[in-house]
Amino acid sequence: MMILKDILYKVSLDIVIGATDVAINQIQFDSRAIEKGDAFVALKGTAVDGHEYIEKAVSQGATAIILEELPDYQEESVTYVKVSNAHNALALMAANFYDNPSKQLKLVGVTGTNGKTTTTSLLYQLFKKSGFKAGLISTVEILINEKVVATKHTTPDPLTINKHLADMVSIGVDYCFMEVSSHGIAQERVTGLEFAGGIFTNLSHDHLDYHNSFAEYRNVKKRFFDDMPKHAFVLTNLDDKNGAVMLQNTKARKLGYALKTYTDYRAQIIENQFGGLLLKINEHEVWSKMVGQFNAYNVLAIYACAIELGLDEIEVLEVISQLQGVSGRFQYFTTVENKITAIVDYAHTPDALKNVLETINSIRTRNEKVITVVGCGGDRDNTKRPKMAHIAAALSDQVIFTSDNPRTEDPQKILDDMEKGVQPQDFKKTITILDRRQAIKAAAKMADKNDIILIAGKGHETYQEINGVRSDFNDRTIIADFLNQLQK
Ligand SMILES: CC(=O)N[C@H]1[C@@H](OP(=O)(O)OP(=O)(O)OC[C@H]2O[C@@H](n3ccc(=O)[nH]c3=O)[C@H](O)[C@@H]2O)O[C@H](CO)[C@@H](O)[C@@H]1O[C@H](C)C(=O)N[C@@H](C)C(=O)N[C@H](CCC(=O)O)C(=O)O
Ligand SMILES: Nc1ncnc2c1ncn2[C@@H]1O[C@H](COP(=O)(O)OP(=O)(O)OP(=O)(O)O)[C@@H](O)[C@H]1O
Ligand SMILES: N[C@H](CCC[C@H](N)C(=O)O)C(=O)O
Ligand SMILES: [Mg+2]
Repeated sequence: MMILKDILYKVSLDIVIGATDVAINQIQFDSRAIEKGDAFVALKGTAVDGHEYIEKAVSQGATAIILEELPDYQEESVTYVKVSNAHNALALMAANFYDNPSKQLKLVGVTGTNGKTTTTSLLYQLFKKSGFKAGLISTVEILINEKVVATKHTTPDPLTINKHLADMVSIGVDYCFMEVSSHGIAQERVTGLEFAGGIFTNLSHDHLDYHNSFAEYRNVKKRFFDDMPKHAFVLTNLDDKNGAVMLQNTKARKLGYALKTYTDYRAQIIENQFGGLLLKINEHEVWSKMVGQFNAYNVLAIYACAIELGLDEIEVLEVISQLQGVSGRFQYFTTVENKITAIVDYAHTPDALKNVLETINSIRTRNEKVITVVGCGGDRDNTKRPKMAHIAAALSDQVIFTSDNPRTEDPQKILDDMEKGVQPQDFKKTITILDRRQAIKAAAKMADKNDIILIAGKGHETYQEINGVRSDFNDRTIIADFLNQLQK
């Protein structure tokens, strides 16, 4: 419980009607969750307008309503607070309500199109192995030191973020690493958080359904760095063509990392094989179990971040060599009998798919086939579909197009969009099997001795969403079972 006036600290208020010294039990942005004594924040969403539910919130016992437009009829016992941006207000209120937990630990945010989950998860592991209590807010899971909390979002809503940060503070967590998605920035889910540092991984095609244009998508990412405080550090990938732009207007300490550009933190790939990477980072050699050039960037970023947070160089390098891969990111096994390698990877953007296939092609040793199983999600940017299909077909020997999470879209329509991207010279390499399980089975059947199967797009996910219904589905166990059944 907290007094409304204190919850509203730092929120810019346009009009207040009613008392602000009232006690508030909880803050809610969904009228369906309102209980007596709660405050309801009416958000204009992408599907509906939360203002339509104000009456319902009041009838369920809301004591205060935070809104952008005042209703014609106002209940006398209720306080109405008009603000110009309710998403912004919600984020500031959430931080106040949970006593600004981000100020009580060191919070690092990672943004970019690809590599957020990998980088944050590696940072979490690195700090745990270095003897600290750590937290993680990621696409795969939220970790409150060792406690696992399930999550639906990459960057959750501000109430969820602050609640988990407060839980972390209460058990003495020193560092928290969180993914900052472009939706998270645009919807102000991270507003009001105090970051000790920010990392930019890269920028490529994704989410252009939501952000309208690539320039808008880039500017949203940049906003995260623009808002960083002076005492924070910003680490950017200077090999990415949008890396330098991220530093343009920030007050924070500006640092670069790169493989191809001379800057503060540099790495060179000495060896790149299925077993991992041998890197030279700022003149020190280090072995990592992570595979592929894109992971050299991730490893370099975590090294730089750890040094900026004050850890010892040599100790960090030693711990880096012990870090395990991340669930569903280049996760692979090789069969005993025929040495068929099956890789499950979360590549769900054109750039990620290209990186993973180029990595496979650069480290394959024999004259084996690369068989790719891939689909694209429904209710998401449909312009990435032909691009992903083109890349899969150009960089594999055989491709099976299939469903990812169709969500509410017609699965066949998604596949039709993908097929348009295949170039005539690649037609003979591709087939389409709508049912993902059958597609994986077909890949297992096709595979001969030493072949490599890549199953892309769903990574760690343990469900498939069709028609809005989620059923159990796990690429990793399905391919393992089929290869086993077929005695390969
Ligand atoms: C497009 C999008 O980002 N939507 C998010 C957004 O919902 P919305 O704005 O669409 O909400 P809405 O349905 O229009 O409703 C507006 C408001 O009315 C309220 N409402 C609605 C109905 C009702 O009866 N009563 C009521 O009060 C809602 O609670 C909401 O506050 O705000 C919600 C609360 O935070 C999110 O759960 C929801 O995520 C949806 C489920 C989603 O799929 N989001 C994805 C695209 C997403 O956020 N992904 C990113 C990036 C992933 C990546 O990096 O690749 C992520 O960070 O996860
Ligand atoms: N630094 C990187 N550069 C380019 N591609 C990468 C990089 N790191 C990982 N990838 C590829 O992108 C895929 C997704 O990686 P990861 O889950 O770490 O990204 P993410 O940014 O968290 O994605 P999401 O936006 O879905 O949360 C990986 O499976 C891999 O194929
Ligand atoms: N965070 C990404 C995940 C995509 C994963 C892919 N399997 C899909 O369902 O499209 C998104 O929400 O766009
Ligand atoms: Mg992620």
